[in-house]
Amino acid sequence: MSGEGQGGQGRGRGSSGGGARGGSRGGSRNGSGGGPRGGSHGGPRGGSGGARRESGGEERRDAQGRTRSRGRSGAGRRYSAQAPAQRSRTADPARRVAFEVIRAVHAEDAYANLVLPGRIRHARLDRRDAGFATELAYGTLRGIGLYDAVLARCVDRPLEKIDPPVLDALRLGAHQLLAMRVPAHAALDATVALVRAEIGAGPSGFVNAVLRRVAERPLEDWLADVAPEDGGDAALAVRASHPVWIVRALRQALAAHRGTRHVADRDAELGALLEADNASPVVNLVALPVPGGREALAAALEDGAEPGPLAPDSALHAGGDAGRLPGVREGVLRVQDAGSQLTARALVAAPAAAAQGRPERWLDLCAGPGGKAALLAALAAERGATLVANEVAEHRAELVRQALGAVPAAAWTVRAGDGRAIADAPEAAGGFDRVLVDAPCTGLGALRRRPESRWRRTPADLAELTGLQSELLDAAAAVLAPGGVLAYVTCSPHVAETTVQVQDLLRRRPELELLDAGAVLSEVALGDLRLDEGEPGGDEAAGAAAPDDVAARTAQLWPHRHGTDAMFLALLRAPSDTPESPERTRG
Ligand SMILES: C[S@@+](CC[C@H](N)C(=O)[O-])C[C@H]1O[C@@H](n2cnc3c(N)ncnc32)[C@H](O)[C@@H]1O
Repeated sequence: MSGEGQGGQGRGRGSSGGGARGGSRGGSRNGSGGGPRGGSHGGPRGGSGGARRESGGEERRDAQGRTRSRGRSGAGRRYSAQAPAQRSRTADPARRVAFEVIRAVHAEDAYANLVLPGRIRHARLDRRDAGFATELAYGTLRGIGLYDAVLARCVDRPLEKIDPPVLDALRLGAHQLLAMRVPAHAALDATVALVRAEIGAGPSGFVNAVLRRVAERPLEDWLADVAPEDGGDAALAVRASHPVWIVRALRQALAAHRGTRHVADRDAELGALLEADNASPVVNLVALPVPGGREALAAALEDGAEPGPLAPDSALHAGGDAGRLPGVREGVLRVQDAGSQLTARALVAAPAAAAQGRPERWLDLCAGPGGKAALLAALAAERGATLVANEVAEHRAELVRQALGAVPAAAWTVRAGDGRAIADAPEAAGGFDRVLVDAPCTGLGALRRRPESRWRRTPADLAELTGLQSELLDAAAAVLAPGGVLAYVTCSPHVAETTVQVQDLLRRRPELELLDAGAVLSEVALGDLRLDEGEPGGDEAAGAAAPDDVAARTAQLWPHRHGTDAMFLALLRAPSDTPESPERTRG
């Protein structure tokens, strides 16, 4: 980013009437207008007053941006007495990285999770600052709905009229003030310094004044103002910083899916889900069942990772960049959500008709970038089966090839092609015994992982995606060998992409048998998934559900219940050629 070029722009706008509402601007000049926040206001979240910068000392913080409290508990916060012009002109590297990522997301349509690692490397951030930059960038992007509602109360013009880099700096400041335990003076000083260094001196006074207004009230006060408890879904959407259409879709999904549809307190359940979307996910690792996989997992566990509670041969890694682990570099240990691991394993464990006298043939129809394909290929190699991994985009097919690099090459083939035409592919001759359709979807189940995606998705995406999903399902069903099993997986719990898709498929292909996906998932999981919690009668009722009760025979994982992405799984079996001898085997 060119500080100079943007500085000119920022100066012009900043000096031309960027007023903070409520006349606190004058006060902000000498640092006394906002006044110290009393201890009774507590911290922005969690009420930790008292952390303050020791004079002349460095601000000390952990990876979450929390500053060590060295003052008396409950003591008030102090603002810097310096006017903005006298404060630091140097942006601190972690905040600069976070700002660059947010700008790239908004100005270049970039994905935060793809941009961030490169920026961290480029800025040579150490592990603690990398964690701080990640929390700043992700937290700000997730929280934009709430922060914009607060900022709109503090600015005397519509937010759209604010220069976009200045607005992003305000959001970054608001996140530190309202959701992180960064002391107010540090958040203000550092954000103003960032603006001076990255945008220009002009808007720094405006940013200082607006952030002082934000800092005047604790989060709870702002929430009561911009998102009152009795404000319905619209207020809940602001409170939890989600678009309202997504709040409604998630409410509907919780009410539709097995395990959550009978919960007594639906509001609490939805609140827990929205909260989980705003939390950073723990990194899950899986050891591929290939030479060196288990050893790499053992080394990661020795290095501080925790055994994964849900998926076999998995671990939870909280030690920073997992890419640095030797096993991950070698490709035998992979970063993969536990829900993804379980759905891939469920396809392999599903009761299919035995392939007669030949090795099983498996297909991953939408394989890019290759997470599930890598696990499937390794499991195929272990079982003497083979996997065809198909992906429509050539560059993503290349990623699949890389992902499969650690698996014996005899076990897999990667092809680039439209999955809707898979029946015409030479590889499809004879059909497949196990087919995965991990469909392109809205990704509403992985919002915590892609912090900007909730603001990019629109209801219009649904129509396009659901059309594609049903075509891919038809194509997959058409290449199932007799007795073969199709796993339909989405990382979205939206009913239009999940249960409605399955209902429609069964209507089009009534010969398919809907297997009990929850039972198979529970069989491959290590812990109790509690998929029937809240169902009247629990397991018994679910087992006796009418065959057309799609919700009872499909499975939905949830971030707030399972700590996984909200993965949906349906398992459908093609009729066997010889119905009079329905011998089934476990894969
Ligand atoms: C949800 S992602 C799959 C994730 C993958 N299974 C994994 O675990 O890494 C969906 C993939 O489907 C691909 N896709 C989209 N349209 C497709 C089509 N018509 N045929 C095949 N693949 C398609 C997308 O490019 C994307 O890579």
